[in-house]
Amino acid sequence: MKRICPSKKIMSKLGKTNAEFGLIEEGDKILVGLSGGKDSLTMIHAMKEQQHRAPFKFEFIAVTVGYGMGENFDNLAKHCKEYDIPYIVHDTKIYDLAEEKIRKNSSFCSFFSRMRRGTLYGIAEEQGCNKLALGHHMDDAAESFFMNFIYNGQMRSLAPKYRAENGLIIIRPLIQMRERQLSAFVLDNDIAAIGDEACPAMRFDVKMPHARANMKEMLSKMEKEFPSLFTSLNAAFKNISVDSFFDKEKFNI
Ligand SMILES: Nc1ncnc2c1ncn2[C@@H]1O[C@H](COP(=O)(O)OP(=O)(O)OP(=O)(O)O)[C@@H](O)[C@H]1O
Repeated sequence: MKRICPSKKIMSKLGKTNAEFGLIEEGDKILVGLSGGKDSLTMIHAMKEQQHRAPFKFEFIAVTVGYGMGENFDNLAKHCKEYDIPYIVHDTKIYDLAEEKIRKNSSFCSFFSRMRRGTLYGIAEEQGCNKLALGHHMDDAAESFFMNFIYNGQMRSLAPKYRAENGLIIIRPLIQMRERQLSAFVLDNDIAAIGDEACPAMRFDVKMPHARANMKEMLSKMEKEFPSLFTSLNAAFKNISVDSFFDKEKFNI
């Protein structure tokens, strides 16, 4: 059976994040969201390698949620077969539903993301999985943090692990990795990752959201000026002084 081992850096970040936040544990059955992009592709290979190395046993199944717009996931299925990774495709009618919703002027990306999330929760239950792994990384966490901060007046990011309302545990094994490490993995191993062309927004005449792109650009400028920006952000996300903010509740002392 073919096997690709991600870099030492990726495997060591995965192991550390796992130990720090208790992401993957003995006996887990994990549903892994595989969009076919570079992040989730790296995630399945890193998890496969971890399965070989870790002293604890766990299972995982990769799943791609189709939007019902005639996508073809044969290449992904072939890839998973080659590397002995259990894989399912779950098609939906999200695209048709979106056509109605978009006329009502709802936010395009958040609609797809919400529907996809609900679908993934359902599949996890169907497959008897206790966890769902998503391929978000440190750049996603930083962009989300600044997006919430600047556009929504909120201090929030992407947690490495949390329990959804239905009890399912969501984990983000790549959350402390940089996006460029994941891009390098697919490039170095000649893996054909799906890019933005898979984004359903491309099929609709909707303006692409600029908020995330703006944050990406801002962070890239900041990182040029402060090269340790992401290391500091990672540390800051673990070192929060809740008491130093303007929480009215705190004044009821
Ligand atoms: N169609 C899908 N089917 C299953 N899981 C998905 C799908 N789209 C996204 N996900 C999961 O949600 C995570 C975050 O999604 P997001 O859209 O931010 O990532 P992406 O840029 O599409 O792809 P990737 O993270 O694989 O590069 C993905 O890493 C993946 O784990």
